[in-house]
Parts: sequence; C-alpha cells; structure tokens
Amino acid sequence: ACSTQPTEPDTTLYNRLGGQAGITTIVDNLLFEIGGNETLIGFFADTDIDRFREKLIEQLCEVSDGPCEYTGDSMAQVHADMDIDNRHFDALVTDLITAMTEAGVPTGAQNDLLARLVPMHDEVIHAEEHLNGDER
Ligand code: HEM
Repeated sequence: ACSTQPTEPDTTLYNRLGGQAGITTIVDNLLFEIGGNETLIGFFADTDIDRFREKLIEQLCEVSDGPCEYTGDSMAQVHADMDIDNRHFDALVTDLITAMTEAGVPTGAQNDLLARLVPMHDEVIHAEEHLNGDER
C-alpha cells in the first residue's frame, strides 16, 4: 500500500487521465457537479449542454496531448460578457477536482491537467480584453 508508482516518461497525460473513456467520465462528472453548484449553475441557463460537453471533451483531450483537435470557439470569445470572477473560477476548479477524483484519476495526473488549464485563467476572467488580441 505504501509503494510509489513511477510515472512512465513516455506516457501522455491523456493516457494518465484514462484516455477518451476517462476524459468522457471526467466531463460527465463535471456536468453533474455544476448542476448542483449554485455558484455556477446560473451561467449555464441558456447553454446547449450537448455542445458544451462535446467541446470540453475535445479541449481536455487536446490539452493533454491526446489525438483530438479542439473545434470550439476561443476561450475569450466563449466567456466574454459573463463577468466571471475568481470565486466562479475557483468553484469550477473545485468541481473539476471532484469530477477527476470520482473518475479515479491519480492526484499527479489531476495536478498536471490543472497546471495546463490555469494559464487560461486570464482569458476567462478578462475575456473582453483578449478579444481584440491574439486568440488561442
Ligand atoms: C480554465 C477554465 C475554463 C475552461 C478551460 C473552459 C472551457 C470551456 C469550453 C471548451 C467551452 C465550450 C466552448 C464552445 O462551445 O465553443 C466553455 C463554455 C462555457 N463556459 Fe467555460 N471554461 C472555463 C471556465 C469557466 C468558468 C469559470 C465559467 C463560469 C463560472 C465558465 C462558464 C462557461 C459557460 C456558461 C459556457 C457555455 C457558453 C454558451 O452557453 O455558449 N467557464 N467553457
């Protein structure tokens, strides 16, 4: 029980998240968490949840070096005019951690995914200021 699992250097984060099945489970768990989170649910009142689910799966796959291409809109375009603040961002991160834990993702892989999403923070929180700049 105390043995440590060495991380294979040639394993992608995508594989450590459980591949396509793992990422799909993470996103479905996240949708469930958002649905019960009163800090977040209001933002999604008019959202096409099927599209949101599909684009988020693509994005998490691409950002973890999986075999996908993100086909959604830029983070600045998507989150403009929502007035998202740090409290909302933290609530989403907390729900994502719960979603990953429930999916059985090891802590190291959880942290590596979060580290790849955190750089998007400014584009989500200050989306308007990024709209005329370069898009990612
Ligand atoms: C790193 C953080 C985040 C990432 C990576 C992310 C990613 C995404 C993606 C991929 C989409 C779908 C884009 C598309 O349809 O083309 C989306 C949509 C959305 N996001 Fe985020 N998001 C983040 C943070 C947040 C936060 C903090 C909130 C609010 C609390 C939020 C609220 C929404 C809403 C409401 C939509 C749906 C927009 C619509 O109805 O068209 N997001 N997000």
